[in-house]
Amino acid sequence: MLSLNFIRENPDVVRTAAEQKNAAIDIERLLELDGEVRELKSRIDELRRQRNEISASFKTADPAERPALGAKAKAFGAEAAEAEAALAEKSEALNGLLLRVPNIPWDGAPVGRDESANVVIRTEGTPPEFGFEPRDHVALVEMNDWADLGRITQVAGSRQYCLKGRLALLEQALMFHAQQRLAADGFTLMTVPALAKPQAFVATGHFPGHEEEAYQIEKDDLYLAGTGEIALTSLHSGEILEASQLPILYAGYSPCFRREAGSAGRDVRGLLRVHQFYKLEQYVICEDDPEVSAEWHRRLLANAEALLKDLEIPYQVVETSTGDMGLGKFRMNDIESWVPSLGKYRETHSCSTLHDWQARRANLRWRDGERKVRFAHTLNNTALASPRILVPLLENHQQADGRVRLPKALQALMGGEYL
Ligand SMILES: Nc1ncnc2c1ncn2[C@@H]1O[C@H](COS(=O)(=O)NC(=O)[C@@H](N)CO)[C@@H](O)[C@H]1O
Repeated sequence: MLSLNFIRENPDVVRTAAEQKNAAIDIERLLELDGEVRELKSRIDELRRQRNEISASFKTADPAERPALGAKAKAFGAEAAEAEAALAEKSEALNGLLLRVPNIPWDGAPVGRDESANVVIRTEGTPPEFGFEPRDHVALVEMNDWADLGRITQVAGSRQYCLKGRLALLEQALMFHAQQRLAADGFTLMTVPALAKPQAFVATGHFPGHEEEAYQIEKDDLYLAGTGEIALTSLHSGEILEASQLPILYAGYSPCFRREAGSAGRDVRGLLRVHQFYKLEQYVICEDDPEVSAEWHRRLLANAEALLKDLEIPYQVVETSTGDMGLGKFRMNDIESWVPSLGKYRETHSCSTLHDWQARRANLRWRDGERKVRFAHTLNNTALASPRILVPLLENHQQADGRVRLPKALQALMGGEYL
């Protein structure tokens, strides 16, 4: 959400951002509602003032005039009540539009409709040259009995899986390794719930607009979150944080649930795109200084790249386009890991700077050195998301005989050189 002041003073900037983000938004209607709301508020104040003036004069008035004064006070009161009803309706309509106003993308973002406009800015590691016909991760998993990708679907439906044996252990080792690294970097480890109230999805920007992607628990007015970002964004909602508490650094571990409603037919084989997965989420709440946010963006990206280097997975960093980054982002960099069986890089991490766009929706504020209360900035990036990360991990490190060599960083934890 952007401030009304910013929208009033920069309607063309907002209009351009909306076009660049394929976000149809009627700025004229929004500004018209804004005007009507302000007018109604001043009318209500005036009516209240006049009614209070009459009530005040009542005690000293000539008894004969009291009935007329009483009638006038009543009339002002009735008009104020009518204006208040209109104000509630207009304010709700205005807020509905404000929630759909995109953040302004940074000027280095490639302008384009979707991911085809994304630009690779850095490539690390070299895709392996196998001296044999490499297998895809499904074949590797099946030949080593490292997962159940079939039987389980009769229990849980499509896009479900069970990890088994050493691969189940590897997922835990990966998450433990990543948590150790983030804890050492000053992040507070958190396990966070996937169950969340609708308001928490509004705070991050998932709602309105992406309701279809979330599983809904209607009986309890709850939804299942697709990312730990949802719990972490609203954890401090309504508080006024002290400068001494910032930056808040969370490494949130949670199950993530996604309906993948829009992905029919894509990645249906294996572990790339499933309904339930596990993610360690890097999350930052910092002061509302673009320079500070830029530094944390760099740090979050560096942490994810360091983990990929630990896993010895070749990857590339992508500058996402205005059309691909999503409504609330100022800047987003995806990291894509090399998947040999696909012969291409696939997204495994997504690093975002949102400035105060989420903080305004989440009512996330802090008190600066001059005691001024301001909205904070938020950022998030994937540290690791499993089982998707297992796909490049297994495929890049596979041997001719179907064994998988473990990255050095995991050999001690896993008790050996091979999975
Ligand atoms: N359906 C899915 N199945 C498996 N992994 C997924 C799925 N959806 C997303 N992921 C993983 O989760 C990562 C982060 O998802 S994201 O939507 O891109 N971004 C976020 O959720 C942010 N909060 C940063 O983590 C993706 O890069 C991918 O590695």
